[in-house]
Amino acid sequence: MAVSSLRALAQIITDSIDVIEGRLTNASETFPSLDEPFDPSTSVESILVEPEMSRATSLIIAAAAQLTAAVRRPFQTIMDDALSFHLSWCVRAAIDGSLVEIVREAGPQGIHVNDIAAMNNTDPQKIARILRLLTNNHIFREVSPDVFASNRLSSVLDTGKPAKEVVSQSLAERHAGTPSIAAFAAMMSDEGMKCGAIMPEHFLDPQSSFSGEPNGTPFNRAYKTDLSLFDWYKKEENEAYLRRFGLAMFGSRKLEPANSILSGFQWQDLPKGSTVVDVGGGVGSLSLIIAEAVPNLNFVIQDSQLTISHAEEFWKEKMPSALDSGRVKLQVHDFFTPQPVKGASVFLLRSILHDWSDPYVKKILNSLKESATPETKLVVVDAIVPYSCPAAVTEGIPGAALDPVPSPLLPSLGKANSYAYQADMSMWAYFNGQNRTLGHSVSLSEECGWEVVHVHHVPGSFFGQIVCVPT
Ligand SMILES: C[S@@+](CC[C@H](N)C(=O)[O-])C[C@H]1O[C@@H](n2cnc3c(N)ncnc32)[C@H](O)[C@@H]1O
Repeated sequence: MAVSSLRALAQIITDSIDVIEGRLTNASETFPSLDEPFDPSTSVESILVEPEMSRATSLIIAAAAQLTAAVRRPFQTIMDDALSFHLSWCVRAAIDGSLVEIVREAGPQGIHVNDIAAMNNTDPQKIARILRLLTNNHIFREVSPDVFASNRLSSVLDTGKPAKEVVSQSLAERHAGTPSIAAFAAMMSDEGMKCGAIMPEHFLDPQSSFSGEPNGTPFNRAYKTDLSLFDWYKKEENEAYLRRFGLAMFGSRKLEPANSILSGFQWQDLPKGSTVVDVGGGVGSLSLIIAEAVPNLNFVIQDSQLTISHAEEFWKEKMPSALDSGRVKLQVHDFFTPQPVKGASVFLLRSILHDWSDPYVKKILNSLKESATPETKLVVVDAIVPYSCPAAVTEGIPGAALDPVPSPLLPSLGKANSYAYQADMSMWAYFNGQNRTLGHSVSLSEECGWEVVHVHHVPGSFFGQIVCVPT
């Protein structure tokens, strides 16, 4: 890479900062400081997630990471990557050790590690080492030797509860009634990291390498169990992990704008009285967003017995009239069995296919095809894993191509899209599932009688929408 390429990356960063500065100046806002807590309710934060701002931010992240990879000694970069698991466990130590709350309560002047240790009964030297590694990654600040204060990144892990309260709470209790982003991070750096540590063995062993079974996963190997992750969670002794998982899934929603399901597929263009079947819909929180925005659509929310009983409570609280009028129906249904709703306008599958390997996905898609009419649409909402190179498959499908990126950035936007690849690995680790590339989704759909006719990439969201029609 010539120096001109380094300059091109630097220019991308400068140009993108100009875009951000121009918008904030117009709005009489200033860019939030890394030293201050994150407050999602401020107007500047809502400006920073606008599509143009999201794009500028992504370009800065991608260019800065590529510049770093280009200029750093390769051995240092590789060792940094190989040792990055220490960052993962330190994040969880900060959460489970209540460091986040103890440090936050001390205010901007910070707190000495001896005083932290007196509150959470851990070794002060080790606290300092954990916090210093995090500080070096811009999580917390060391304001004077061994004295630490909160910042923008550490505040995102904050339960907001008094430190004295969380110190004595279990790994799940501490997240109840909170935004639960910390629950999500803790779960990923606990179950997730333990599975990740053993994935090379799972991959290299021919006995497990080819498995697509939900009980032949890295999780099974790491936890020495034949139970699937969800059956393991159901064991009495794992109740706290199950509760934390539920909270983590709630927290994970913060990764995308709240109403992103309304950007992309045009729900309001469906004929009046159309039925949307939310397959594996959980309690129906996604359908609720659509139901509120488009009053003339009907919904059937399908899931397991237990989840449907929770869905009943959910809808009674959020939109009781929809249950009373029959506009929303709740249905116990196993999506590996024939689909009972015939002639639906839309089958909606959000965060479903990524839980399963290809043979299982085919069962789900085949059963939906059997119940579809020529007018039925299938809307699959999942992270679409970007290729790291130009790909012909994206050229023939409206909306499929990602926005072109300036040279010499990776078309996948590198670090700015890292979550898509990490989520894919998480699906492998837990379920033998996967987040798929568009080409993979297109061929799987075709094998099951569905043609991909449109793709929506929603700005600021890690999820894409793949719209299919029956062939
Ligand atoms: C990751 S959640 C997604 C929930 C919902 N679609 C959403 O995006 O909020 C996966 C859902 O699939 C449901 N599920 C798993 N296996 C199922 C099956 N065989 N039949 C129906 N639902 C199932 C789970 O109960 C869970 O609600």
